[in-house]
Amino acid sequence: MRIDIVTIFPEYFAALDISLLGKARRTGLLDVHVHDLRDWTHDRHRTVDDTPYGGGPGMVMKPDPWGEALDTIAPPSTAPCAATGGRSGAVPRLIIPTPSGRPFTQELAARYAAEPWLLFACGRYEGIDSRVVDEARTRMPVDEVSLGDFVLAGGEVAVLVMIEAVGRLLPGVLGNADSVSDDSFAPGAMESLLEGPVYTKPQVWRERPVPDVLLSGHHGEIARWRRDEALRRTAKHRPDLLVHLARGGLDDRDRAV
Ligand SMILES: COc1ccc2nc(C(=O)O)sc2c1
Repeated sequence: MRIDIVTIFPEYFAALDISLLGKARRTGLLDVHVHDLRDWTHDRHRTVDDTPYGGGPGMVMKPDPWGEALDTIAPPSTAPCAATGGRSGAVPRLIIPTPSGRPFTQELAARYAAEPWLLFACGRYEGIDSRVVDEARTRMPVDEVSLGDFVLAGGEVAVLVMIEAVGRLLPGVLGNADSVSDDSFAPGAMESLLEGPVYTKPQVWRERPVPDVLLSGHHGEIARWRRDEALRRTAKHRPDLLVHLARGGLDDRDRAV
């Protein structure tokens, strides 16, 4: 998978050189290119923002640098070039983090993990001039996405979160592929369920023992206990998810929890 990121703070993405994602880059599973938006400015101050039309607080990111950046990274022509890694006709999916976007979910992460090329645009200030999104939609798929009901200072942290959520789903990135299937919200048995508690050695820690069932070796009982604990935690922290389960994910034994 190729990932391009456009930002005025490239240094945020040094984090992509470490841990699992850093290894994925070194082994070629991930091809990440970080671009400084100011490289597409032409004034002495490398200006990327200006006052909002209609008034209001703060500044808005100018369309020109963004337009030139997207044109360079994903040229409107279909001719293969270095910027597209020689891909003729390929276009990326443009993903723009914004508080006004659609929710980013595990399902969306899985869909993005199936894409060959993602292009992330990191907004700052009050956001990017809306005409940039409108123009980009004429030649590539564009998603405006939010991490949740809160507001960050810009899109960089949101992009780091999304790249980690997507990158760990790529085959070969996680050492144990089963870790993905046991995720909270993972499709299948865990869909709409939060993960339950986990334990490791020592067997007793500060007078707190590991639950006996986990030491029993009875895999069926262990699976049942884990599902019960996941249901219990979901009911406590995310009762809203149980509605989905009630539509078909629960069986009679679940209702007894
Ligand atoms: C100006 O760019 C921003 C500002 C806040 C913000 N908050 C996000 C979130 O997902 O919470 S994405 C995002 C982008």
